[in-house]
Amino acid sequence: MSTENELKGLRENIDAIDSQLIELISERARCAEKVADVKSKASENEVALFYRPEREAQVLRSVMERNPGPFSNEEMARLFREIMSSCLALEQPVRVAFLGPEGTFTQQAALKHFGKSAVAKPMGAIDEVFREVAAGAVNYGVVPVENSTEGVVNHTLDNFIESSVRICGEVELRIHHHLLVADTTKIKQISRVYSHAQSFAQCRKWLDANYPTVERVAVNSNADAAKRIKSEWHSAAIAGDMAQDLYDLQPIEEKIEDHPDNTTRFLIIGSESVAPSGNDKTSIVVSLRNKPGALHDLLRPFYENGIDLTRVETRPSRNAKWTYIFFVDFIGHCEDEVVKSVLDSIAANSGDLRILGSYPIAVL
Ligand SMILES: O=C(O)C(=O)C[C@]1(C(=O)O)C=C[C@@H](O)C=C1
Repeated sequence: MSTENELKGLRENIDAIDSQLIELISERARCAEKVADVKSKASENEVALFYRPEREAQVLRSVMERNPGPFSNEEMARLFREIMSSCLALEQPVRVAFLGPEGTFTQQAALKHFGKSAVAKPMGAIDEVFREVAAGAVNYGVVPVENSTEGVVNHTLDNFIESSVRICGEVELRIHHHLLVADTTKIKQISRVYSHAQSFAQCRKWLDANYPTVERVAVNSNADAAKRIKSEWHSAAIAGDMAQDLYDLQPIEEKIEDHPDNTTRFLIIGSESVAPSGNDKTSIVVSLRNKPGALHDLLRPFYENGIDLTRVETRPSRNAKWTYIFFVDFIGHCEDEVVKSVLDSIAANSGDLRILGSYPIAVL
């Protein structure tokens, strides 16, 4: 068979499969519309909850389990992520505030978690994302909480101390930094590099080895860095793919982060609690009475009940000098019997305990 004929036959196959896909995707969308009707009727006078993080996590997990290839599990789940995002938009478009400006890694995390049909709103600071969610101006917020190279984002933890918003989900993003220039940059005369302080820290060794003498100027975000170099012929920026595309920049060198597995974890914050998905994490915040063995007493029930701790962070309490607040993440949902009994025993021993939320462990 000639190449021409072989291609023609294969393309006819693709056209026929696409027709079936269109029909099936439309049928799925009609089903989501019916789900929305059921939710609206059931909620009566309360606000109906259209976005269901636990169900989305279950759908994505089961897509990955059933995936026969040749797509990777992640690729297949990304496709379904977008289908669900479109279905949710039919029910009710979800509004999401993120730590902006446009082009930040937090925006990338919001897109990864909610898909492209979410309406995303950039905010100037982490506090503003919390305020926007608390005021009900958006349904959800996305904030960074920890980086595998640089550690915790204190600003985010401190906001939880004062705000009553809840954690509804988490998303992890591999962070790749590039050294970027504009069309007008004179590459041999670069004397200044702009970036966010965290990104400088994540690329420190590479910069020391390759650009030891250039001035490093820390700005509010990588996207801000990318924007600035458009008007400075002697400056470069360290930023990611989104900022590169948004400001039409070119990389001199890609993936310059010192640790190739450089990853940031982001939290999804909202106002509602999330039902169990079958593979969940819980975050709590506890203030401890200042007495010997207090931290040991806090952690012992987890050990005794075989519950995995995934993170313990300390922040100084603003109420009293030399007293501390502990942020603890662990595997399990607050509706699990074993988790309930651990939380009861912590509450009996500690000054103050607040459950920040139980939510599905990041699928993608
Ligand atoms: O199952 C639901 O509750 C739906 O609304 C359907 C659906 C989906 O497309 O699968 C859409 C949005 C929700 O966040 C979860 C799942």
